[in-house]
Amino acid sequence: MTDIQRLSTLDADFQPRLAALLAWDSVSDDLVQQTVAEIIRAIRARGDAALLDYTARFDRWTPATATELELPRARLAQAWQTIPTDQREALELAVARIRAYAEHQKLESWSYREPDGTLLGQQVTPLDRAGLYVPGGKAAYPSSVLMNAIPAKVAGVGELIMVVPTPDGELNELVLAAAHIAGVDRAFAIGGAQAVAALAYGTETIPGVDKIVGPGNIYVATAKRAVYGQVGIDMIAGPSEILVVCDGATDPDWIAMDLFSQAEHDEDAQSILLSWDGGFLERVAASIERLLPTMERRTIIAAALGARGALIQVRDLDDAITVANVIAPEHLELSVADPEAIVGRIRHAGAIFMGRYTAEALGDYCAGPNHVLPTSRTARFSSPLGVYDFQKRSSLIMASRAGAAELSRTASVLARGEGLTAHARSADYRGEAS
Ligand SMILES: NC(=O)c1ccc[n+]([C@@H]2O[C@H](COP(=O)([O-])OP(=O)(O)OC[C@H]3O[C@@H](n4cnc5c(N)ncnc54)[C@H](O)[C@@H]3O)[C@@H](O)[C@H]2O)c1
Ligand SMILES: N[C@H](CO)Cc1c[nH]c[nH+]1
Ligand SMILES: [Zn+2]
Repeated sequence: MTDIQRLSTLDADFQPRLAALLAWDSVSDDLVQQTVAEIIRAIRARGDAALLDYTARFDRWTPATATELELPRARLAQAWQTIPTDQREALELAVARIRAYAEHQKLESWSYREPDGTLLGQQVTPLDRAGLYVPGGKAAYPSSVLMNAIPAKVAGVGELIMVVPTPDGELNELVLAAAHIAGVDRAFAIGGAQAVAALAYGTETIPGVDKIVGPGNIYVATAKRAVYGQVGIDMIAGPSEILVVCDGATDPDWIAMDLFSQAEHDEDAQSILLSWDGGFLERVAASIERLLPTMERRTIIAAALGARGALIQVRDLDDAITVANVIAPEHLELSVADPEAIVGRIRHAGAIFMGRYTAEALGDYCAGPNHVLPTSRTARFSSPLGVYDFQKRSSLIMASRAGAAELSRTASVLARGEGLTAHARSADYRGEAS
């Protein structure tokens, strides 16, 4: 019997129960924060030595020296040559689709001239060096290699540094092959908070980067939050989430499997179903009971559904949309007859999967849009990983002589209003000269 919570928006205690279900604190407790803070301190203080210690402790792998943490490019190329043909072709197809989508996201520089000749604009430049976190504790994620690296390549990032944990020292060939095809420059077999700290502060072996992107478990997500400021980060892309809104007419087995698909990532993952059809919720519950024992990762799925999963009865479609916007999920499946009629009312979701045939899993691998997405309700203010995350913008201002005369008058008045006379006089000099 799966222990999945049942909620109803008609219940008096619905709001506090929903809030408890969604709380970030329920997964990132004080102990996680303390552990991560300690790891970051140790990496800053002891560099490679601490990195080797944590790799031994958390990944059960003890390389003799830190140099062995690097996966040489020749090793990545060798993996590409040796993986089975169907895997190579699948990677190639996924790369092509992810790249085609990413090309649409590229920000271009722009400028315009005012009538007096003053030029204003915005210059777009790629990052010098990006750190790509590829998860690898409970599953291997070649798809995350592509999702991290391809937009960075499209943006023109100078150097791509990938990290990926290697539990028990066992390399995953598909991950290495994906790194090769995606054009990763340097790869290191490290993971967790220690890899994030190493990328943020640099060690004797790991180069410090300008920004760290990519998904990971709660230790990785908490570490990224902690190093923000020293480096940029893309977003909080923590344990996976799926919210399905269903009108009751999709095969309940399909919906149960969609809920499993994210629950199987991690015990901390979150799978929630909303429907106004109470009978359908029961049919999905029955599908869960019947299908769960057939799943290879049933222990993880059961733990995730028990701790953070829910079947929620709502009044109607409007109620479902209201609740979905509160949940602000990483993935939202609209498994309804006419998703296009309602998608415009969805205000917060990392990615929206529309219609009964659009399994969220298609987006995880090869539809084209990025699968690195904001979790823990951060879709209220964050967006999917994209080319724009690897680009910066600098403003351009070039005053003509006539333009300087005009602007300096305004600047001088405002500067004196602020009591900043050096500003005012600096502007005045230009105004007087023109
Ligand atoms: N939001 C997204 O876009 C997205 C995309 C893909 C995957 N994910 C999520 O990424 C996560 C991948 O997790 P994973 O665990 O498989 O790999 P991971 O690489 O994120 O984490 C593994 C590392 O966690 C650290 N760790 C594990 N237990 C620890 C402990 N007790 N103390 C300190 N550190 C510890 C270890 O260093 C280990 O190397 C899942 O939660 C999955 O749902 C999210
Ligand atoms: N669902 C994950 C994002 O939350 C991405 C992924 C990779 N592989 C399978 N799934
Ligand atoms: Zn997934």
